[in-house]
Amino acid sequence: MNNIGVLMTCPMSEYLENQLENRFSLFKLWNHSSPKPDFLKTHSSSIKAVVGNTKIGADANMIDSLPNMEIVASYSVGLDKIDLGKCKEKGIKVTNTPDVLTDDVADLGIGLALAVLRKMCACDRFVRSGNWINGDFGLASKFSGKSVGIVGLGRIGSAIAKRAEAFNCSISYHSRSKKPNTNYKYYSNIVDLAADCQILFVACALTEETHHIVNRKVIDALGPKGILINIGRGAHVDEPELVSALLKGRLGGAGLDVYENEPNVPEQLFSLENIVLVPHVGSDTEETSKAMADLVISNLEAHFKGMPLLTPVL
Ligand SMILES: O=CC(=O)O
Repeated sequence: MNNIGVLMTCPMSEYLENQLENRFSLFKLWNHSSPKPDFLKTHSSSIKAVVGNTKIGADANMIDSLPNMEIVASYSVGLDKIDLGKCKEKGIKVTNTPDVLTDDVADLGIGLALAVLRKMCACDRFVRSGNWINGDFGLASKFSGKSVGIVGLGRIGSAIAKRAEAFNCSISYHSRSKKPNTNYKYYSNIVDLAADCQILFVACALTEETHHIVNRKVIDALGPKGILINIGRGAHVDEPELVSALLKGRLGGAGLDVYENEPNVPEQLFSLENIVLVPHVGSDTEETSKAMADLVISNLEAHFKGMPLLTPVL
């Protein structure tokens, strides 16, 4: 397969780069100083596959400039950076990396809820600053037993629910339709779900339908004691509304892994003690990163050997 051109859109995993280099003719988009369109034009005939991620996937322009592209193998579960309509129209296959990252993302979601409620980062700053000498930290809030609402009861949402159940939390959810195999309480309306839970987790896919699904109404329904945890995509939440609600105390707190304009995070959030911010690291563990890379490789190899894809999207 050494003569098959594979384009990696940006740095994502050194291991994946090495594995791709060993098997294919690898082009690294970020290593080319010529403007992107020129680079794509020059190499368009040899590139048959694109490996993208949550930062740069395959948009309409890229797809149009690579007429021999057969497959987009995304090093991510999210597909929002891939023009799926265009891929479908052109018969381009698409794969992603579901399942292997579910545990990590769900773990981080629960970790963020614990960190916000138990004020773990504020506690850490308190100890490091030497302030303990002057008196005790004060009280935090309990996680066990709280009511949890989940937006999107797919693989990751279900894994969050399973973990929260172990903390004796009551679970309810909102999704496009009621799931047949669960006893969790279903809300067809996200505002009602937010009004009836104490911690709202966002765990759905980003689509046109779910863009800004957490808007001012949802934030206000969650209220001054409510906690928002977002391990989905920044654009699920109307960020200016979130910032304003946190600054004015209309929302109790938030744990965020994702932002609307990554890597830019609204600086007004930096001084708030009731939030925990992490830099889109949901699946970023050694173990999962390798599993995701292996899945990307296996999908590419399956495609070029004419075998069934392991995790097909299209
Ligand atoms: O955000 C992470 C992913 O989509 O894999």
